Amino acid sequence: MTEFTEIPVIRLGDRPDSEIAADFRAAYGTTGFGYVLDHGVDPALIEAVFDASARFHALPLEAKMQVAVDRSHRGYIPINSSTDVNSTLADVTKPNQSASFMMMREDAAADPATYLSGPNQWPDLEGFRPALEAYSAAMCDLGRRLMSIALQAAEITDTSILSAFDTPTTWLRLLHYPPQPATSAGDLYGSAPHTDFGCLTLLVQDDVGGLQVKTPAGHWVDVPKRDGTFVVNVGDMLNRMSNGRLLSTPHRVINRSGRERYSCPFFYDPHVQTVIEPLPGTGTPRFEPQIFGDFLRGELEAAYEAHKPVRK
Ligand SMILES: O=C(O)CCC(=O)C(=O)O
Ligand SMILES: [Fe+2]
Repeated sequence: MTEFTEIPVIRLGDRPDSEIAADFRAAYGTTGFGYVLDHGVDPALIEAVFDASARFHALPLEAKMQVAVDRSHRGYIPINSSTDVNSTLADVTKPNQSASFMMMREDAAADPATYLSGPNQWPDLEGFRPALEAYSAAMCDLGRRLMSIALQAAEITDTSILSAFDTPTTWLRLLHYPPQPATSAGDLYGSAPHTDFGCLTLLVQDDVGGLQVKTPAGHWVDVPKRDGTFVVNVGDMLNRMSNGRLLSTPHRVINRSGRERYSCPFFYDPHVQTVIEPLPGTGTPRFEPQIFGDFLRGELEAAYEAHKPVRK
């Protein structure tokens, strides 16, 4: 694998997809991360989501606990309630030092046959729901465009997998990281080293910093805020679909800035019933087929208190 020292920039604008796909291949075949510029998303939508996040996290704990995360993974995830125990990247024993609000796809009702389906839980906060819904809709449009570019970048010839995103699995996570003491233990993380489990992550962050990406040689490269960009990275499912051509790179967050940090990742993934496997055009398959929902269940049950299997 090729060593890297910085995160590449990919400009969208109105360039032809074939040109963007070439840049995408160069970036995601080596770093797995990129700054996406000229993406066309209204900055007012991004500002509104940060404002909504700050107002939510400032609520009293009781108000946040009224929308505590449910079994369909929607709502408030308090600090010290998730641990990346499945991580093969670090010996993780301590829970992540962050709290978050999770919005997923809005379904009218939970369908017992569809893992993680259901309506969102909304706090009683003026303007919160419309801000998140407008942002999520814009991220779905951008996610779809980037998925199509990613398939081209991986030289996938049959693009019928895009229909798995007609009813996508989406996760908008409003994260709040309190400052960690400068002297905190080396294995205490805002977010422990991990790879993202889906297809594409589109992240906006404030200017506090703390996100780092691991290079093949084991160095950690800072990913600071760059105005007007999304940090976009490839997750495990797109890594498998591309038969390893696009990389799902380990990353972590340590907030030793002394300030509170806010970030808003949006995860753009296929429907849970999608079979994930190396797609035509990518050579001899290096991965076994797997149903996305089965994979997710394993990850969520291992990491989150709210998902531990109920004992009967
Ligand atoms: O907060 C960040 O900058 C990154 C968060 C992250 O990696 C995640 O939620 O998967
Ligand atoms: Fe991540």
